Amino acid sequence: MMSSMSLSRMLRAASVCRTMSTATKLTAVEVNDKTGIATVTLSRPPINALNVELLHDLYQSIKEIENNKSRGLILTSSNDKVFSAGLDINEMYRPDKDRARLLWTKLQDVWLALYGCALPTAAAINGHAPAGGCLLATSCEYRVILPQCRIGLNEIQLGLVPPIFCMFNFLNVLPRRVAERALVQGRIFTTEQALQIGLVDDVASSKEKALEKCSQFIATFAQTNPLARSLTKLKFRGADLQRFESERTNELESFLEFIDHPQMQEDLGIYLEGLKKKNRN
Ligand SMILES: CCCC/C=C\CC(=O)SCCNC(=O)CCNC(=O)[C@H](O)C(C)(C)COP(=O)(O)OP(=O)(O)OC[C@H]1O[C@@H](n2cnc3c(N)ncnc32)[C@H](O)[C@@H]1OP(=O)(O)O
Repeated sequence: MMSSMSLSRMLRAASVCRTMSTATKLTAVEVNDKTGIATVTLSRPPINALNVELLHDLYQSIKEIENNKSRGLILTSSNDKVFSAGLDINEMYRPDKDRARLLWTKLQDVWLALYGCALPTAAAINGHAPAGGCLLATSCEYRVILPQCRIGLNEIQLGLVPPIFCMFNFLNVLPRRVAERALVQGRIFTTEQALQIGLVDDVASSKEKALEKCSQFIATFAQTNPLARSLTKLKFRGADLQRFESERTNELESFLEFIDHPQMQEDLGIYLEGLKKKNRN
């Protein structure tokens, strides 16, 4: 039976949170009316693998929140073990070429929208965040992770060359030599290691506490002029955004060429089979 305590807590939550009108299917957007902070929850079971549709919905959600002048954006996951498993490897293995083009273009759009978002952004990393999962988290300004998680850009372990925006994200949060070594080794870090090198800002014992810490970070800007804040952020990130624009077409074509290569396809097939086999044994 529900206690009166939990019922009143639910009613209180219901009165301050609203779902955004155009909330999409694979991302849920909730705005806290008291704080003005919007939470985007990645919701593509089982592991939030980033396919065309999830990337599309995520892009729409970020833009909608930005246009609605929320006070900040928090990114999290509906899965309690995985924040995001990164790009859906099924979209790269024996791909439909038009869809692979769309996948990469949408990944670029999402990076641009999140890295260049005018609002304060934070990630409540409530599960593993390899590859594209880490990319999303490091596009934000602040990160809180849960214990016993793994996070990192392991693209190179799949034979993929990390795109330029992976470099920008790591250089934005890590010292240069740490960033370079992590990328060329395709390192995946534990929660403790991630905190120690500064890949994440804090550790929380639960998703709720991680969300709370993210809200507190966003609240630190309550007295700051929002336009001055966003222009300062864009001054820091502007050179990366410009370089990205000048290389985005080349990077798209390199990605398509890369995954078209027979050796690459063989490697991706072996990697995918390895992931599946783990569950059969
Ligand atoms: C050219 C440069 C590109 C740069 C940008 C991005 C690149 C990428 O993002 S590539 C994707 C790289 N991702 C990974 O290497 C992650 C691989 N997955 C894992 O490490 C684990 O699955 C994870 C820690 C995320 C979760 O572990 P578990 O909770 O134990 O789940 P399972 O491993 O059992 O996975 C469940 C189910 O999902 C399949 N799976 C896992 N990851 C992916 C993926 N990225 N794409 C597609 N499918 C994935 C896995 O095989 C299981 O399938 P079934 O066995 O059929 O249930």
